[in-house]
Amino acid sequence: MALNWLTACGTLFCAGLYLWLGGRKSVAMAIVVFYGAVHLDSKIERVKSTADKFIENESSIDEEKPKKKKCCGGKGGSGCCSSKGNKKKGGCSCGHSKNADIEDIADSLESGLVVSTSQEKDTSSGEKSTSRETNAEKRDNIIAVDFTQAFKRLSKKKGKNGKDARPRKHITKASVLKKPKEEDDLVKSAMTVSNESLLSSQVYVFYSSLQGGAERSARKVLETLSRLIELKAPPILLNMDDITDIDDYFVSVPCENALYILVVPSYDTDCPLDYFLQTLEENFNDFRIDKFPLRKLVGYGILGIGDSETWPEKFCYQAKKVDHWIARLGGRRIFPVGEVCMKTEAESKVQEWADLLCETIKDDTPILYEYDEEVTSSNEDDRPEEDMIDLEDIGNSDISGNDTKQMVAKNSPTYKKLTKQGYTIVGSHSGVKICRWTKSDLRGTGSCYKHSLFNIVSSRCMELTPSLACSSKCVFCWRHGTNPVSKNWRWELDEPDYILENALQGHYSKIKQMRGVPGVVMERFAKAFKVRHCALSLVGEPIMYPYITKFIELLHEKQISSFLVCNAQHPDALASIGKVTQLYVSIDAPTKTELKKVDRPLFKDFWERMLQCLDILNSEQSHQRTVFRLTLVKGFNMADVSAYADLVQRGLPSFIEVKGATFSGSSDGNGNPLTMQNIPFYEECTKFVKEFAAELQRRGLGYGIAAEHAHSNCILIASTEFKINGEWHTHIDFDKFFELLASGKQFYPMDYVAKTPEWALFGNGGFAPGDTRVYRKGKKKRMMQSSEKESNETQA
Ligand SMILES: Cc1cc2nc3c(=O)[nH]c(=O)nc-3n(C[C@H](O)[C@H](O)[C@H](O)COP(=O)(O)O)c2cc1C
Ligand code: SF4
Repeated sequence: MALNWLTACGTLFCAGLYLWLGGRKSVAMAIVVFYGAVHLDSKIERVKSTADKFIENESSIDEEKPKKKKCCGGKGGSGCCSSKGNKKKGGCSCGHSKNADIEDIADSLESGLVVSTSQEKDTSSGEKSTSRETNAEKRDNIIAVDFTQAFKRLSKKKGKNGKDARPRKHITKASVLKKPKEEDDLVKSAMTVSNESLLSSQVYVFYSSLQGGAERSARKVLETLSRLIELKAPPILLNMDDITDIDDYFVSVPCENALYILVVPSYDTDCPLDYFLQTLEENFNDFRIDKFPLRKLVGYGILGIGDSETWPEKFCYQAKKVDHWIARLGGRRIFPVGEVCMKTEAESKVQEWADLLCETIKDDTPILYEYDEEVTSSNEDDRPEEDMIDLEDIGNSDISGNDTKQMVAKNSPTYKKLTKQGYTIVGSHSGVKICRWTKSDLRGTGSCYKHSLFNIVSSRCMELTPSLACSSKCVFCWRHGTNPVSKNWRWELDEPDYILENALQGHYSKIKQMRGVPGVVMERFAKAFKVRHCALSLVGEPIMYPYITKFIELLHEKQISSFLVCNAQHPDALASIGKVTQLYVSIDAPTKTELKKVDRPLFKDFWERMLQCLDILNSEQSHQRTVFRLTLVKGFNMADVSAYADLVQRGLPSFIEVKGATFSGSSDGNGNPLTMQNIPFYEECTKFVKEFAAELQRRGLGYGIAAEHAHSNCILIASTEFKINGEWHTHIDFDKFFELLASGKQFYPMDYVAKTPEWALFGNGGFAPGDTRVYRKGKKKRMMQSSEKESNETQA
């Protein structure tokens, strides 16, 4: 370029000199014109080629970057684009940032991502945004990339010519949000529908404990969580074994922000957790229940405690099972399952787990959830078979296996507790115990209420159950939460003859121990070694034992009468039961709400089951001598005689045995809510019975008050069928019963009745003559307030 100018100047200078020295004008002009023509031509060529190049650049902007304005190199200055006032910390507004790579950002812009300009940035700081700039301007003004803009729907704004103002490749919202399959599954499998953060959740710390280890650990977790001041609400401690209806927490959840922490021990023997696990599994397989009810939780965490030294193979296996089912029910695990060996490291490990749990709750970082495909599957048919084993559980088939346990194994805490309470455990699910009335009758100091009401001789009565497990958790039960609960039989089975032989042996060995007790009547002691009656009640639900009919037949073969008490929760078993000397159904409350409160039944359809049982008494089992047993609990079930009358009208039992509940000790730790205030006085019981009988008579139902055992707060209402020639016949002629049974013919309750003795009639107290009353010294005030009959308490 410089050479050209030099040549031009030189030529003009030569031409001028020639003219000045007198040369010819025409020659000088020709030289100048020739030079000009040649020089301009080459200039036009160059301009043309430059223009072509520029057009090429525009069409392939991805390959070659356009020229940028002169830049300050990030320092700013008058010659820089930053002089427009678009200054930014860390780099000039032309985009020459020390941190950002402008070339890459420009690429992003071209590929469709929206970038924020300094002016858009200003919007966020409160200034008004200017109208959209062209891409070229944007490129020049880029200061930072806001990738969140990439997920926004792009403007439909049109340019002046009606075309899109910014024709470019769009990343649409749909295509951005449609994640790859695996990612999508992760989101789905998180499942929870709760929007609450972990810190704003209501934490529930659940535990189940037989020996106190899990309870102590749960309290430690609770204390640690309570110290977490950021937690919105104080955590709540709940004993799972006390929860009346597990579904209240594991099908429904108590609030929208519930977070569950479960402290779970493991037992290779039967324990309350078995029922909990069974319920979770049943709920998962119950098509009537929401498939994933626990997705309503914010999340859950499980701390397993166990003993890795003694049970290395089964260490914390039940905690893992609980985790397995809660996850399957839609719960999301927010923290790994803890496994603590109580023998070696209990305190510190529990504390460590609790501390780490608190850290997790404090942390807002999203949690990655990984579950099995099965869990997220929305297809009903995809529910895993009950015996299917999780991939993660391979090598630990116990997790979802259907291992049959013993109901009360010899090494179980339940066994220890029951034997401490005086039970002889027979086999693995039956129990026998000498009741206090048997002992009392041996000493001639009084018999039980069944003596005055029905002629049972207490010293010849064996109290037995073939099932220590029950399907209810009645508030007045004296089991103190010791016994297993279940809706159906799920244990190893003992043969009926084995149970009977060993039960008799156990009973007799206890009787034998009485031989040195002062006051034992020799004659009664001798007879006691030939049991005549068997009360199939004690604790548990005898009708759950699958061979109950066979067992009763064996009793009868030995001339032992049978008194079977069932809880009105197993209609099928009740319908199929064979001949019984006397068949009881417990009616613990007259309405559905009260029954739930009193019996705390495991079955959801407990009320329908009870009604079905009443119908069975009035149909298939109407050939039996039937009894409704009412246990009165003040404040629970004494208010509505009319509702009781409805039930009597439905079942039409032979007798209604009304008994005030007895106080079965402290409610501490066993979920029994009864106090002495709930135990009715004798007067309260008689008042109730009189009103009840009046209501039945008002309805035209033939019932009257027949007998009593005042000491036990027990009064008998009988069908007037049993009032023969004006005299009550509530007692049983046992010899006649066995005679009829041996005949093989059908027979009915009226066929083996005996006259009720005078002393047993209502109003006469029911204390058998020949027995000696023993008065207890220092009776409690409330006892003294009761009737004179009540005060004649015998010493057991
Ligand atoms: C009869 C019995 C069986 C047990 N079985 C297991 C077991 O299978 N796996 C395990 O990890 N721990 C087992 N243990 C240990 C208990 O889980 C541990 O003692 C725990 O602290 C019990 O909790 P608790 O005290 O709250 O009842 C067993 C303990 C007993 C007494
Ligand atoms: S009926 Fe019950 S209370 Fe009466 S003696 Fe037999 S076991 Fe004891």
